[in-house]
Amino acid sequence: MQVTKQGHVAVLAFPFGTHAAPLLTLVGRLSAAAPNLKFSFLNTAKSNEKVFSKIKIAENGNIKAHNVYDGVPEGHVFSGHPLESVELFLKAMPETFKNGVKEAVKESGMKVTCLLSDAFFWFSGDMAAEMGVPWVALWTAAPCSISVHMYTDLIRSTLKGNGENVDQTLKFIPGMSAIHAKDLPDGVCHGNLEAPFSCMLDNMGRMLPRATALAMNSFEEIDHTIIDDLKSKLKMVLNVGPFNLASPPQSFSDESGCIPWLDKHRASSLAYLCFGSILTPSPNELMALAEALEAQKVPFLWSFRDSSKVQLLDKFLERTSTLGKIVPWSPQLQVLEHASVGVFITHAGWNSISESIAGGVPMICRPFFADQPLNGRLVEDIWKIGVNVEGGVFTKCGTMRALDLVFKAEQGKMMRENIGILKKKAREAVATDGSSTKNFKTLLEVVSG
Ligand SMILES: COc1cc(-c2[o+]c3cc(O)cc([O-])c3cc2O[C@@H]2O[C@H](CO)[C@H](O)[C@H](O)[C@H]2O)ccc1O
Ligand SMILES: O=c1ccn([C@@H]2O[C@H](COP(=O)(O)OP(=O)(O)O)[C@@H](O)[C@H]2O)c(=O)[nH]1
Repeated sequence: MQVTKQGHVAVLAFPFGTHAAPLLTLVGRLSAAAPNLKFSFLNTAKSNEKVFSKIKIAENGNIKAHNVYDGVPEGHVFSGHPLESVELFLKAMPETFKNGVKEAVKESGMKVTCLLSDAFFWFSGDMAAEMGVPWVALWTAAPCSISVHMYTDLIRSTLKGNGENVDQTLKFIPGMSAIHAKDLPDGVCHGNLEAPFSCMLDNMGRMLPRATALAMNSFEEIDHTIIDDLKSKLKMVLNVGPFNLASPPQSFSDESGCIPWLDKHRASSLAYLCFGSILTPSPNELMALAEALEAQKVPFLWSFRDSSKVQLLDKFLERTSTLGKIVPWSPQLQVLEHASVGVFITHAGWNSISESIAGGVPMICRPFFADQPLNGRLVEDIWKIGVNVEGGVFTKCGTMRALDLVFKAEQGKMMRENIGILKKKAREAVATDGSSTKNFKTLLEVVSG
């Protein structure tokens, strides 16, 4: 599937967490299918350095990284607040990207013919209209979570005054009868509704109907009710994932020897642990998690990103040196496809859930914030492919019970069957005549004009 049209696509990336990586993966797919298109990938220098080093894209030279201002004033002293860099970046938009687009046009000598942005960037609708080009938005999370932001006004008016009645369910929204108000991200009906991130999400829900297309890292068959409802509210909804299945298998680095270590273990015998690119559980939770693994004698591969905290586990690691392995980074896609992995202990970030489904691995979820609680509810109550830790935090007993449930109980067997069905549907979606493949062809036509 190739198109020959020429054009210049300006790509606007959200530089925190795992947003820019899936966007670059999608750009790589589009570039391979439309080699005459030029892509200007606008992102902060720090995030560009990270994603372009990790994601191998076809060297056709048509994808160029452009660094935009990160919003941090010269000489700024950080307070240590975890959201500070995010909010500085949000405050500097959209000027950062408007300037970036001007520079990309000047450098390439080509007018922009399409704007492709992270769906967070609600102002892209105005930018695209001013340039007279299509706006394609990419939502990097679950269909359910974008639907929540499309229905924010209805949720707020229906739960008015009851936003703190967190057990209220969203039965008034198609496909959300099992979702509780407490599962929603801060800023929808609880938390600081005026916070910069909350305002951005609210604006996003209002502006998305102006997008020519909403692309998603998901597949139609995962939630027909919600996806059909989104299609009734938006011009075009194109599920073109799971990205890790839709893109050609990539070579990967395994500097810590994860795969050879997994090769020494029996099928479905061990736990893989990882909490994404932003989060590390508290010291108390880390100890509780470690004690549960040791008590249950469950072999484990643990991707532990925060080197400043890993020494908390020193004594545990000495005692369990033959049981488990801790690494600073793992080839997660390949780990989750390995037969030895019987459960994924995760924070329920969307990319991780999508990859666990693609690998057919049941989950034990410990959501922290943002869309993670909602994703955890989908895993436990909608798709029944995993459980959330009791009480929402890791305790030794609660984690032991969750491990028993997945590895030994009838419920664990059911989870494996259910995730096997979803895995099959995901693979069918990216097959030659699958729904995601068809949607990608439509996306290619929109992007290439
Ligand atoms: C993807 O669906 C989401 C995501 C979020 C969200 O995402 C997010 C991603 C990052 O890489 C860094 C973040 O800080 C971040 C934050 C975030 O939500 C906001 O989190 C704040 C605390 O960090 C605060 O709770 C704020 O009220 C949240 O909106 C949110 C909603 C989604 O559907
Ligand atoms: O050791 C690691 C840790 C994370 N990841 C990747 O980092 C992403 C994490 O994304 P997710 O949405 O789960 O969490 P976030 O980083 O947004 O919190 C996923 O694609 C993982 O495959 C990885 O490849 N190796």
